[in-house]
Amino acid sequence: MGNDIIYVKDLEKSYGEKKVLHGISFNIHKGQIVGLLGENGAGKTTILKCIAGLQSFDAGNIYYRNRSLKDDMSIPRNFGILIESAFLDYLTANDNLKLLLWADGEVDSRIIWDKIKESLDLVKLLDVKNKKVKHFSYGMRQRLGLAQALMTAKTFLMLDEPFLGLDPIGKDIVKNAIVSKAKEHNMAVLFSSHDLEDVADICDTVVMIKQGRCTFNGPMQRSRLYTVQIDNIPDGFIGEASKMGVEFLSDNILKFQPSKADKYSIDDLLKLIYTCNMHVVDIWVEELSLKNLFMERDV
Ligand SMILES: Nc1ncnc2c1ncn2[C@@H]1O[C@H](COP(=O)(O)OP(=O)(O)OP(=O)(O)O)[C@@H](O)[C@H]1O
Repeated sequence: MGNDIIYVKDLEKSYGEKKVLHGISFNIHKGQIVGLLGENGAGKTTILKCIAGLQSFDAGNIYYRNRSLKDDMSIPRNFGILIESAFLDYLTANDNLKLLLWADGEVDSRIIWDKIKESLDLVKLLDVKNKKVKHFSYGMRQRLGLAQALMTAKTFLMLDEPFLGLDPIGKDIVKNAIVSKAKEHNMAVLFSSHDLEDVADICDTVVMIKQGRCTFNGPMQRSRLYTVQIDNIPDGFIGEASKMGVEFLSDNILKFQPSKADKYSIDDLLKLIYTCNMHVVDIWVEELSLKNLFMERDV
């Protein structure tokens, strides 16, 4: 808990009779980008709404810098939040953001302009700051929603499906803005998505949710699968190789996936093969897609 900005602990939530969160736990520290990944209906928005204080929860707790949200419901005012953003269509982008800062208690026009400029610049909307929002495209509205969240975020930024409906250029703009805020301003970031590749692109850690349960919580990494053909298998090899997580496909073909083998690498396996006086006849390397990696993890 020490460096955590957000710590979600054993969160449970039901809507009526229907339980949708079954003990969700994860944490986010300064400068870390966490991607909350899951299919439609997995429970992502519910988690974000609980953290934002927009939804009550039944059990567990949420801490912001070791302070319980239950003890101080004003805590989410420190967060930059993008969940179903709303704008006043007949006002310009600039005026919408200005209103938000006024509502937040900011009165210094210099500070107001600096904040608006910085966030509109990050989402590449500075040129259209004086355009009325009713003339914005869907993608521009999404980016304006992100600008709102960026502007009010003090230490924590939380975004629900920030890439939804964006074209590749729009996605890149949003991704760059998120990474810049996290890495240059040391901000903790949590965003939800059902798209693995979008999550993989920018996050340090993935929390995967399936039917309200966490099925994976760990660093974002890609993985390789090695298939090794050897000439013979002497006594003693099978036991040692099995300890390393090697699977035997036939008498002389082995399968090894380092990401599943905890502390062993392909070098360790090759060393074992050579110390047992065996020879590698052939070796095939397959880059596992992220989809393979996550879909094999089940509840
Ligand atoms: N206000 C509500 N009342 C009743 N059930 C709800 C409510 N909000 C969400 N649910 C249900 O809770 C479950 C989780 O929904 P949630 O919106 O959190 O999932 P999600 O992962 O964000 O999905 P999506 O990607 O479709 O937005 C779903 O079965 C949904 O139908």
